[in-house]
Amino acid sequence: MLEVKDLSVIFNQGTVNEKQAIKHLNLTLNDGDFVTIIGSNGAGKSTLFGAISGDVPITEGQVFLDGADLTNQREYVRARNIGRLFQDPLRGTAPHMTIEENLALSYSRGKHYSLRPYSKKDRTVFKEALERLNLGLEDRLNTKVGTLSGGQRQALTLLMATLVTPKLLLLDEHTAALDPATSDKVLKLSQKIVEENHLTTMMITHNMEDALKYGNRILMMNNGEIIADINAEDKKTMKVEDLVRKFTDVSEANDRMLLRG
Ligand SMILES: Nc1ncnc2c1ncn2[C@@H]1O[C@H](COP(=O)(O)OP(=O)(O)OP(=O)(O)O)[C@@H](O)[C@H]1O
Repeated sequence: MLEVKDLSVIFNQGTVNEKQAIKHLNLTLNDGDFVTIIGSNGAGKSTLFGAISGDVPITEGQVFLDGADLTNQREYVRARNIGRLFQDPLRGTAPHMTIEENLALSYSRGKHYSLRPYSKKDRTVFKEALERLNLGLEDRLNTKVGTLSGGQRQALTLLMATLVTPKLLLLDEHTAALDPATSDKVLKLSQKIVEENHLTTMMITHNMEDALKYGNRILMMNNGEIIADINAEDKKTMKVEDLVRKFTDVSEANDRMLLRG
């Protein structure tokens, strides 16, 4: 279970560029929750992910994962339990290393600090995991990751983030840079992996249809705050228009702010 308590993030505090990106935010996620997060540009969505995963310093408040206080933990320590994907398929994999070497790196996460030699048994695990992606990558273990397409690479990054089951999976617009068909494929794959592993997941998206289609809960953010928390029941009957209307009702923003692609 993730608990965010009274979280504030202020960038450039005490300077003319001071910006409070997160304002006294409280959030509890139950185990297995798959939450989609929507909100206009600059609402604080990525900053929230940064504060949870440790690459953005927390100004005030606390973050707990399964009861453990992460607030002062370094990013690499939190990474043992938190998987994170970004919009840019180039992030999250080592392009000059092979598919197999990349998988071995993530497989050793939480077990050892350095790259350990991988065994025949490990290779079988990698192959089986790749087969489940259904992209034919299981026959390309020795291919350099840098030569893969954006979609193949995001699928591989997803696999790497979940090969050792994380306590929390953070997806930050992870399909926004892909063409619509590939995005759809990677999203469906994400859902499959989340469901099979019962992963607690947060997914930022600017696509309202995807926000409604995936997950069991929607968080709406604006100006550093959660302005709406929509449960599974209400979500079921909602359409894109309802979501946009709700956003304009509870924020001072207009619908165009929400719907940037
Ligand atoms: N490292 C930083 N230094 C200063 N200000 C920052 C930094 N990172 C983010 N901000 C500011 O904090 C606010 C929240 O940014 P954030 O990236 O979290 O928004 P977002 O909701 O993810 O937006 P988008 O949908 O555009 O990705 C913005 O005003 C942004 O300019």
